[in-house]
Amino acid sequence: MRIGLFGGSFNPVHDGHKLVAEEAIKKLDLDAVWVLVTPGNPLKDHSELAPLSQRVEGARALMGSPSIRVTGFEAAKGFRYSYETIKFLKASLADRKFVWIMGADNMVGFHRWERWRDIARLLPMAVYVRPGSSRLAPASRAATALARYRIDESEAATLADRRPPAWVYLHGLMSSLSSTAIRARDNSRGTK
Ligand SMILES: Nc1ncnc2c1ncn2[C@@H]1O[C@H](COP(=O)(O)OP(=O)(O)OP(=O)(O)O)[C@@H](O)[C@H]1O
Ligand SMILES: O=C(O)c1ccc[n+]([C@@H]2O[C@H](COP(=O)([O-])O)[C@@H](O)[C@H]2O)c1
Repeated sequence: MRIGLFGGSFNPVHDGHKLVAEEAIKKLDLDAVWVLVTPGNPLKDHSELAPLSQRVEGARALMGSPSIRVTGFEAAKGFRYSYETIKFLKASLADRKFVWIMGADNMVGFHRWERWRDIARLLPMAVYVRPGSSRLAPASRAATALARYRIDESEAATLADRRPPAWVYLHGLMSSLSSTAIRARDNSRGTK
């Protein structure tokens, strides 16, 4: 079973997230995507972060389907860093083939993640194009360090079977939606 792990704040969820999950299933030939709603991105300020249950429910309502499963299990486990989550999932579900999925903006800052080189050694990764980061991502510090492990997009469907490190930069339909913009819009409506 080939499973994409799509971590995020989803504060709130939007159609850009759904697009990435659905395109990843198609392009990477995955059986499922597990949407991991984080208790809090360790690199982000949490002052505007909605409760986990609200973000999980929102993500389920928009994205939940037979092939997209939404979970907030990292909080219950006390995991803060994606490295911990990935290590745990790989150890407890050794028969699954996991792939990490993230938007291009996260590849730009990936070198600031806890044990990012170890994450790249643990599982293949797919980076999905995003407006504003599409050129920055392939030139980022982590992308440069991992350049020799990048595979051609025409081979994306083989990513889950590859031994890590291996990563692909996926291009396709783009969404300019962002949770920041949605929160700003909702806040300004609330103050009018
Ligand atoms: N429009 C988009 N296109 C491609 N990837 C996206 C898009 N929006 C979010 N992502 C990716 O989805 C994952 C979860 O994103 P997140 O929940 O942080 O949404 P966001 O819109 O980036 O939020 P914020 O604006 O609060 O930072 C991340 O890997 C992010 O890169
Ligand atoms: O482990 C880290 O150091 C780390 C640093 C930044 C982000 N992450 C994870 O990356 C995913 C995307 O986060 P976000 O806030 O961009 O949606 C989410 O699962 C976060 O927990 C993880």
